[in-house]
Amino acid sequence: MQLRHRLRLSSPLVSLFPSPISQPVCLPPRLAVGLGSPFARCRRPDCRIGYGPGERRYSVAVGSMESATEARDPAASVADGGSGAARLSLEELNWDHSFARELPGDPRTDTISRQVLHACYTKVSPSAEVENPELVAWSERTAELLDLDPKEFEQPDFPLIFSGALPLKGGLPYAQCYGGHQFGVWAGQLGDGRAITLGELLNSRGERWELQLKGAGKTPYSRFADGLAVLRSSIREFLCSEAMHGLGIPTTRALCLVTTGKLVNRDMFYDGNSKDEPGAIVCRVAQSFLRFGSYQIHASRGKEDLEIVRTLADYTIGQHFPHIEIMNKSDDLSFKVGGVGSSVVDLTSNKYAAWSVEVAERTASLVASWQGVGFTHGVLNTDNMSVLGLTIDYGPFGFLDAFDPSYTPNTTDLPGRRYCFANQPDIGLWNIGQFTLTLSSAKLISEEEANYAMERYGDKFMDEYQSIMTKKLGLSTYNKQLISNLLNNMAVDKVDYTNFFRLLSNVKADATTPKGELLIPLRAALLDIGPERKEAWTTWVQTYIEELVSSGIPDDERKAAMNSVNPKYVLRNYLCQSAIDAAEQGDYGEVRRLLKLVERPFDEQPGMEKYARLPPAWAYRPGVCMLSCSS
Ligand SMILES: Nc1ncnc2c1ncn2[C@@H]1O[C@H](COP(=O)(O)OP(=O)(O)OP(=O)(O)O)[C@@H](O)[C@H]1O
Repeated sequence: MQLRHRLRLSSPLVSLFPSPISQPVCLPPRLAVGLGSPFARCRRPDCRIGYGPGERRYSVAVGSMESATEARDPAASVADGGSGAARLSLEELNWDHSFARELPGDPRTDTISRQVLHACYTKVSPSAEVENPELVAWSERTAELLDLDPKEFEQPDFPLIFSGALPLKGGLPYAQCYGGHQFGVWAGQLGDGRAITLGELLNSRGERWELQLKGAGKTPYSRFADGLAVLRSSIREFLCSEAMHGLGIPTTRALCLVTTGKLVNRDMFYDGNSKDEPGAIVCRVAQSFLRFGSYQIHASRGKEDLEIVRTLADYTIGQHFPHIEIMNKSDDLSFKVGGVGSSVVDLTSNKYAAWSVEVAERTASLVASWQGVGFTHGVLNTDNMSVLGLTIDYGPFGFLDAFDPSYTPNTTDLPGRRYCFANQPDIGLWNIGQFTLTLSSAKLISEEEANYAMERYGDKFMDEYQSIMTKKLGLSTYNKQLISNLLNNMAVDKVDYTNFFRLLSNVKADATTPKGELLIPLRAALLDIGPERKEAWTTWVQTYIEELVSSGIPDDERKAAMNSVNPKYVLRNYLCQSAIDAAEQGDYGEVRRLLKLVERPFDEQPGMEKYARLPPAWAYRPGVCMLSCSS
């Protein structure tokens, strides 16, 4: 498959620093502005995307899109703790297996690795070997999404059920078929090679949630691998799912983590030094685990399966984007949206076009929120792009410690740094390009509509990114130069991303502050800067204070607002590693403590300050801050 509509440019952060990306990624020019100059239009002569003055921009169909936003993360609508939700036992859960009911399934149910054609899933049951499984950690917040009584975690059978050794009553296990582009190259069929969905349920608020075991044994999609997961990677996935939710970022969730009691062989650095590690299984929860690759695989199989792309798109819109169906049926012309240049894309005439725009926008918002907290996913292949705009697949991810736009936590990504922090906005668009190409090859959207969705990605990303960075600085208007200069300074001096922004709220809007005292509030983050760099920082703080003064926001009000967007605690890789080291010795206390910590990342949490410290020297050993995909 080839991306037909290629645009061109470099991303916001990349434009500030030498670009590490090896393949040119064609993007709407607007993305180039992240921190840089305003732009006119894509430089490719035949590209019609532009954002210059006077050009029509997408005027959001407010009613529909607003409801879309609300619908995107129902988890956020559930008051954590004490929402009055129902409390059901495992036996009482309200199952409704729409995916298996409405979509074509594989007639075979064996787990022999094979190409599964003309089907979206294969019915298979968990089969990982299990011996005295133990419950390592659990999330009461996630249980609440399901209406599951937290007392159920204490049930003696709970680890057996969530390691797959006992069936979950009412469940309907299956593995999903999907494909994907890996590192920019079409990889063909991938599919749930070690994830097995237990079923879908409806909670008392009418929300649909899918439960899935990751590491539960082989499926037809396992290819040459074992279908298993190790404790190390499962702790990372469990904790980061909940940490991202704590940060307010859309994500798949985690219900629980159990050991299998069996060892799993892994070569962590692909260097021939394999070792046995404890096996484990995470129970993940999401409204859906559909990925861009879920549609790509069927489009890639030619005529016969193109109809499945449509069936799957209909299913997705019906179950997960119902507001689009409503919008489509509406006569209200305010739902119409303007396109670019002379063309107008009418999203009411084609529900698939409206859907592709929403997927593009959700993806753009998601990537912007990652940039805001310094999260680097590490493997942004199209099989790891959720169609709901959720963060999915916590493999070799990393939060920035020292600010470095070219940071990639994934050793496999090192030569090209395709998935480094600064490239994420570009890669998000590249992936949207593949997604829209899939829909256009199935004749669900036109090329013009595909281009339009990509354009919307660019606009939405910039709007969200500018808004996030403005809030991080506690300002009311976006100041491109101020942010650009700050990130440049941070990159030069390798300043800790999280701690710097947290400290920034201590700067006072006082233009009379003596020059020699300007850096005092930021001292803890700027300890390592040399005397020759003081001037650059002092100049930046002076300009920042001028902006604060002109914003007119009182210091205490601004500090509170900034502390609600700049986390005190993020799940740094070395913190994960400490929890992993202890857990591998049978002590699960640190995993549980970290869960509590990352559930409230914006709170000071007295007594927990050590978790905000910079990585110690040992964190730079291989396998802690830099990881491979081996898990
Ligand atoms: N140990 C394994 N056994 C079988 N299949 C695997 C294994 N590890 C990865 N895969 C499969 O390889 C593909 C790419 O792997 P990737 O690391 O992106 O996924 P993952 O972490 O297993 O799953 P997910 O994307 O569901 O979180 C997927 O199809 C995945 O199911």
